[in-house]
Amino acid sequence: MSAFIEQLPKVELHLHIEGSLEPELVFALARRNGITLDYANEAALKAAYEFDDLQSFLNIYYAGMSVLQTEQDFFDMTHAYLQRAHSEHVRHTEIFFDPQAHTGRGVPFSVVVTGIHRALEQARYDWGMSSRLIMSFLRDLPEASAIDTLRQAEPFHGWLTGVGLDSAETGNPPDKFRRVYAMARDQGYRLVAHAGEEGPPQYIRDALELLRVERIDHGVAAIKDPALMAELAENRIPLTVCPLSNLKLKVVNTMAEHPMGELLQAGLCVTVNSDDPAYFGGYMNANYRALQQGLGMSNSELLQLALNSVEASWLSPEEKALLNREVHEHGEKFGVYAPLG
Ligand code: HPA
Ligand SMILES: [Zn+2]
Repeated sequence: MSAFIEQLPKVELHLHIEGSLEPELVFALARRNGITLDYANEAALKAAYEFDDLQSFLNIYYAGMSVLQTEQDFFDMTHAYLQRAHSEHVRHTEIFFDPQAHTGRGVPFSVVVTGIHRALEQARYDWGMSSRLIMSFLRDLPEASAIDTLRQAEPFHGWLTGVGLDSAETGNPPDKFRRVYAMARDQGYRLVAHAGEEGPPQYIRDALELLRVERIDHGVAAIKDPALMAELAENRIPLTVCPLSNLKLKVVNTMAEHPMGELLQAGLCVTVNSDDPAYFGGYMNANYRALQQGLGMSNSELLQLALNSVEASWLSPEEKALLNREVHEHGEKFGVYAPLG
């Protein structure tokens, strides 16, 4: 166990709250809501967490979240994640939720967002943990559904900082969502999108140019395109990379082949995140540990990754300065200094 990693002050920027739903909570909520699952028990459900690719994960991910029915369910799920994150020294978190995965089952947008928001407020009050909420559109659904979702979000705009794009990437390019991103931008939302997870580097370019996003979720396909890498480095466009997710969904075959080290060396603003921790075998500490053990990253590099997350976050400049100092002080305590200073 690395005390350096455990105590490192962390920022998480790529976390699907529905992907934090642990099997135990899936079954507890199923019992509470009188829902019968296709799996006999927690162990049987967990045993199904063997994925070949993104789609094989998404099938189980959408099945798991079907137990979420009431505002209390969304509160309990979010609270459980925040408690875990807090225990791992996560100081700030920017959370995705998938409204269409719930409204499509007849759960109102207001129920979803109110439960999540209430848990975020409680974490701020109890632990001083800050957060932002990002509504993510499902890219395998038509753009019209995303536009309808943006409309449903209007009364809750004050609780929502940004919009994102997730679900099945291949065959659902950024171009499909040009109009809804332009509308969200006009309404004052900040913009991110998943790109270059399973999709090609061109999807990263398109997310930047056609959707005008400020951050790329995943983005590891950039490693295949040196010109794009240079552009991302030059402009310090953040990538919210998820090492254990990439391993579990076979984006990489082994952690030793993960491009995180090369991307960092090339000067990109890469960050560490857990994506769907209940499904991919670990929260933030486990992801940092995977980079240390599987890729041989040094504490100095891990410190730089933590500083990158502060830089890439949507905290105010004052909040960033405070958190930056905290990360640097943590490094000094261990005699560790960031390569970029
Ligand atoms: O990693 C992901 N990729 C795409 N869609 C998702 N929805 C939850 N997690 C993911
Ligand atoms: Zn994701």
